[in-house]
Amino acid sequence: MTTILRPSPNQLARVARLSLVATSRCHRIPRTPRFIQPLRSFTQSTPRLYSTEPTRRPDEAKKDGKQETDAEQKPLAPGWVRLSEEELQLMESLNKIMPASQKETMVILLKGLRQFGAPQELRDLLAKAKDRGLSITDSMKAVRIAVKLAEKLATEESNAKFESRNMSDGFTSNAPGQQQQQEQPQNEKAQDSDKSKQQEPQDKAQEAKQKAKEARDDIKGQKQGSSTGGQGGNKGPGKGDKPPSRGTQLNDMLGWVVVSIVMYPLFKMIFPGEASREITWQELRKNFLDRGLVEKLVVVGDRVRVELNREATQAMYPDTVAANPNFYYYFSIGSVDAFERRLDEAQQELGIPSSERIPVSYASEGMGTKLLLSFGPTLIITGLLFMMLRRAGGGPGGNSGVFGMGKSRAKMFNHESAVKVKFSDVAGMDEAKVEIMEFVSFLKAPEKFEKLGAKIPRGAILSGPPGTGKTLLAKATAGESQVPFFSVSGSEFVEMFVGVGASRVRDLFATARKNAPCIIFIDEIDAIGKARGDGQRFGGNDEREATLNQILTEMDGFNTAEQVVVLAGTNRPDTLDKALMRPGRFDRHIHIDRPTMKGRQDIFRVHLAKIVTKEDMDHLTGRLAALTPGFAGADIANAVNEAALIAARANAETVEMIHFEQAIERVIGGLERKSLVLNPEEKKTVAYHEAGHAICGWYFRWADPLLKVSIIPRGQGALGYAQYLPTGDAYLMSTNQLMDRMAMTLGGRVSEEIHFPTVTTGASDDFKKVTRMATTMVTQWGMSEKLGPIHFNNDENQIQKPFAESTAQLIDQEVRRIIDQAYKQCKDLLTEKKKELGLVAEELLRKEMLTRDDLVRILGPRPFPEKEEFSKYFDGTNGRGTHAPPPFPVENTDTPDEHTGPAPAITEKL
Ligand SMILES: Nc1ncnc2c1ncn2[C@@H]1O[C@H](COP(=O)(O)OP(=O)(O)OP(=O)(O)O)[C@@H](O)[C@H]1O
Repeated sequence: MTTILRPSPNQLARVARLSLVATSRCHRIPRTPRFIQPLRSFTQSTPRLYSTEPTRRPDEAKKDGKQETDAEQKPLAPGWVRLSEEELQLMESLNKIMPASQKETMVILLKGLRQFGAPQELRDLLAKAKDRGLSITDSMKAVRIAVKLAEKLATEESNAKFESRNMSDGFTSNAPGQQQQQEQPQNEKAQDSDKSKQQEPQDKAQEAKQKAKEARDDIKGQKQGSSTGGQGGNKGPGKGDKPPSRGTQLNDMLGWVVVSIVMYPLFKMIFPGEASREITWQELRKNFLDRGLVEKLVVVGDRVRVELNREATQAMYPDTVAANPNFYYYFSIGSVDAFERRLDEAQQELGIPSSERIPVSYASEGMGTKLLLSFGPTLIITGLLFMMLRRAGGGPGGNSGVFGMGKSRAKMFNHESAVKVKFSDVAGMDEAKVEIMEFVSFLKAPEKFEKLGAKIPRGAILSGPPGTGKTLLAKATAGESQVPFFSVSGSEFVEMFVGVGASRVRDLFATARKNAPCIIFIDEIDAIGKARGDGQRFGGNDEREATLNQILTEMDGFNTAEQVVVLAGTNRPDTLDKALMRPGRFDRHIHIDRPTMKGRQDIFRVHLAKIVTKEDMDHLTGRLAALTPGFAGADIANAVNEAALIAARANAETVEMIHFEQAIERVIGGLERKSLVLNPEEKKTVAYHEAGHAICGWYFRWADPLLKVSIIPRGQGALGYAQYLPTGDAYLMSTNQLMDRMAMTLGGRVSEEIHFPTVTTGASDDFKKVTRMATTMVTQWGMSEKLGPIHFNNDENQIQKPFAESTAQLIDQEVRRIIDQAYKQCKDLLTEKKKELGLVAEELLRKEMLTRDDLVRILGPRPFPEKEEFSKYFDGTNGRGTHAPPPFPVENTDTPDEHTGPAPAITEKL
């Protein structure tokens, strides 16, 4: 390393130049010293706008330089010395090897040295450079000295300018913060000048000092200065330009300067660039050896470095880079013996006496290189890792840097800004609201509870299917109680690094305590709150458990006086660890189910309030709610928004019923697939299949009344479908209803059998539904006399069945018996109603879609009394039944959910 830095005076010049360049990148215009103006010629990225004066041509600068060289010597600053003539000449000799563009800089520097002297360190360095060359520490010292010099020159010039202006215009006010005055138009300057003339002399002196101090500060700032800021021309940054904070600039730039200084020599070692060039032995002989320019040869491994006599080389080859002290040639050798032999022969040929032979030394590869080669990969990997950690830690809350990893990513909503949700925005969950209202009263008036000795609940788990409004309810709680709200998702605690989750939990709770009273909402808490020990069979998740333990600990750590309420949302409360649910932690368990008919009506009302519609609100909400059984709040919000979009697409003035119906249809069934064209045979099969379902729905007493049947392909793979309106929100289903539903589901296949010589694959999905329904009837609902009232878990992945082989056979028999019974029921009906079925199918082929009114027209009124709700919204009078009502959620089409009871809506697809 030292060897590489050896060329001392030039090295000094180089580092000095670097420092001056850095100094010239001045953000604050007026302080840019005139001395360093010419540097801009080689600092491309420094725009002219930083200069206070027009850029000066080199000849002008030279002239000035000459004048200023002759200027008087200024008194020395403490710690500074006057350089001797010999030392100054040594510095001047640097100028010879400088590129032309930088010679001006040296002239300025030398002038400064003559005028103001130099720090003692420079003298020591020069002495060292003469004797031994410079080490890397010395090069850093040189940088420091150059910066000091530049600072001194700039300050002196600034003071000199300031004094000269005082002498010419009287004293000009130049208070801190008004530096841009120098760029202001002349008239503004004059005004300022007038104003300042009225000031007291002692103020002037004070300000002069201030000005000088500012100049110094600025120069210091320039050391780390950034070249950001202004745009074009010779003007400074605009008033609106807000320079980056000085502290940040300082830290960033200081870091970069240090890194650059340290890394530069290392970089040079690995990538020598133009610092060396390979030549052949012949070239060496012809150009250097024969001309007596070689001073020494250094064998390093299988290469030989040629050290030339610099002065002689420059004299002989004035334009060559070989004279550059950092530059050397090298050539490769096969073996050291062969090289020595060859050199010997060459010297003999040249007649060089043995006493004057070229010295050959042997050096091992530099320690630095070796170290770098061995540690290089590690350094690179560490660097990359560091960068990754920085990025990973950079959360929205500004938690950047490696230490930001453990910071919580919770988003904080302030009641004044973000949480505007109120309980009135949350509809259809009155019981849940009452439960959670207690937290609001606690946060608002804790003393009411405390004075009676009541312990305040720590938190509540809000569970329920997706989109039922758990987050909304938590937000509303925060909005009502007017406290800060921290929202975080359980998955945000999970990182690949061990301990990060727990640390984030700690941080979240610590922040919450600082902001108490407040609410923490952890969404999807099952991501971390799963029962411990689950999954241990296939390797547990210690990190998740550690995070959960930390949550438990934090919740225990609350004392009742700390008004921090923790709410958590989950879709899977059954998987949660029991410890989370025990009293003292999440004391309350609030289940939010999909809304009932009334609930949906209320939710529609909330969302329709934002929509422009002229429909009668009561009728609209009632009809839409009836059309959307099984919809969660989020589905309703989506359907309303979709309706508005459809209306806008149709350039409608207001959103009408048809738009809402189309929207609901689209939300459930997917897009119409107009591009899917069936051939006539296929179309006929689909029509008869769907007509089979429709006839069953019409004539089975316990089946759901049909709303619409269509053979327009829609969504994924459905070639046609029949829709039925459920008889309200049914939570119980009788055997009759189930049997009729199964028979109706089989209606498609039975119709195909009756009308065509062969059947198609289209009924596969129907069979799946029927089988599932029959199996559940037998194994879970106790609807088989032979098996009796028994419940078996219907887990298909279970390797070992929870019943004996003989029971399995019995189950099979019973399932088959039930399906056969449904099949017979269906076949009997369709054979009896073959004519009606044909009429409906042919009408369907013609119109592609039939509504309930069409069926009434073809078949006459349904022979069973309709439900009140149905006739209220869909009897064709008030309900404007000409529009086809939409299909219902597929997930509710067959087997009712085990927990919530049977779901009523049906969509049959071919
Ligand atoms: N009861 C409701 N009243 C009004 N709007 C609702 C209701 N429930 C849901 N929504 C609408 O649905 C959106 C999504 O609801 P939210 O995010 O609260 O559901 P969630 O239960 O937290 O869902 P997930 O379990 O998927 O996190 C809400 O922003 C709101 O527009």
